[in-house]
Amino acid sequence: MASSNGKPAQEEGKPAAEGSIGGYESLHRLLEANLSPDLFQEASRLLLGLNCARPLEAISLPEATTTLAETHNFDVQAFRFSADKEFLRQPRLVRVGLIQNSIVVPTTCHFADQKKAIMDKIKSIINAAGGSGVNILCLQEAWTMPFAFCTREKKWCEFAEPVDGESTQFLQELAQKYNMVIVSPILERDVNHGETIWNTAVVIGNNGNIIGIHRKNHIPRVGDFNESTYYMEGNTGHPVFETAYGKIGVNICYGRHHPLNWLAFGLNGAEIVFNPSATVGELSEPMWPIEARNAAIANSYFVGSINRVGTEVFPNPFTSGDGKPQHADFGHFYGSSHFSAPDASCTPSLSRYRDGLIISDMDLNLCRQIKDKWAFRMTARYEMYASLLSEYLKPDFKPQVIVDPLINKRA
Ligand SMILES: NC(=O)NCCC(=O)O
Repeated sequence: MASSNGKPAQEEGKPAAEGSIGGYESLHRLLEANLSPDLFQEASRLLLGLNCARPLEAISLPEATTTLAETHNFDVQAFRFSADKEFLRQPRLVRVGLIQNSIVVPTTCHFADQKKAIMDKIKSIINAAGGSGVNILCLQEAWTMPFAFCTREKKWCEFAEPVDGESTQFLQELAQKYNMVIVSPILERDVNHGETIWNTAVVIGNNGNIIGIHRKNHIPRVGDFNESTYYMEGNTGHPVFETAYGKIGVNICYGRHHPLNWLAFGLNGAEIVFNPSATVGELSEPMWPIEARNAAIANSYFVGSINRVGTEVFPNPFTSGDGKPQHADFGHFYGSSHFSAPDASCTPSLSRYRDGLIISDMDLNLCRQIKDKWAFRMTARYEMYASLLSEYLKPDFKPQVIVDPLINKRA
């Protein structure tokens, strides 16, 4: 762990935390501690971009929030995305929060104890978000449980809950208490349709009501992500939820690799799209800072990216048909939750190994301002792609390839 004087743990004779970057919590903190202020500012400009021609502003939070963060050992960071002042519209300011967390007790414990321990921990972080005036909060994918889908064991289905089940009721109370919209990604059990299991985000309104749900559209079939053993591709399309604070969508984890999935939320008018995730370093870390940021740029909306943290070890070793020897964990979930904005700026990331709460103020006017500036939507030529896609879906589709008639001339 990096100490408050910015030195990595090893220099102080302490072991570096598992998942740290040479003892630092994040790349940003590593750079901050090791570059001169001028160089750090320049590196930040290149890595994070500028918002309204200025470096992204950090904002201060109530003392109670920082005290909660210290007491419960979670990282907390807060920033502001501004927009230009307009003559005819007032700013549309919203405070948004993302929570990343590790599981609390071993996966061998009683399921009820595992769930309760996570809920207890999450409550402290939600209290910090609520006490900081967060308007919309999103939790990580399948937040009530370990990400046990690597195992293919069906006993983990017991964690699935109906949309209006225990975790929703728990969050409804907090949503009402803090006048806050909460997006709650859970393993859903659809009791009205033969106990079907889905990977679902429940959107709870600031009055504690359930506004609606979205079910994960794209299910991974990569590495240890054996999720297709548990649930099918979602059947809810690309809903955008008009909340008291703005129009939001939820693109669950692996959906972030699908540009059309991002696009569809944009076409339905999303101003903020959340990407609650569970992914590990070896598989996806180089993609993590790119895909969400690109989606924010391409679709002129804000993106909140959330990844769980820590290493979750399961009772029985498993293999995943990829030739690796049997193992009992997924690898390290690298946290690194952050926000991306339509103007290509983004926040630094939360810790790579600790729980965290990242908060960002955003003026939603930026979405339209960037549409006016770059005109990506206006120039998109959707009709061209609609006709290609409808041709592609036909069994007799032939790819449009023009072969060089001289291709074999030199052979
Ligand atoms: N949870 C999930 O869909 N993970 C897949 C791996 C990835 O997309 O990085």
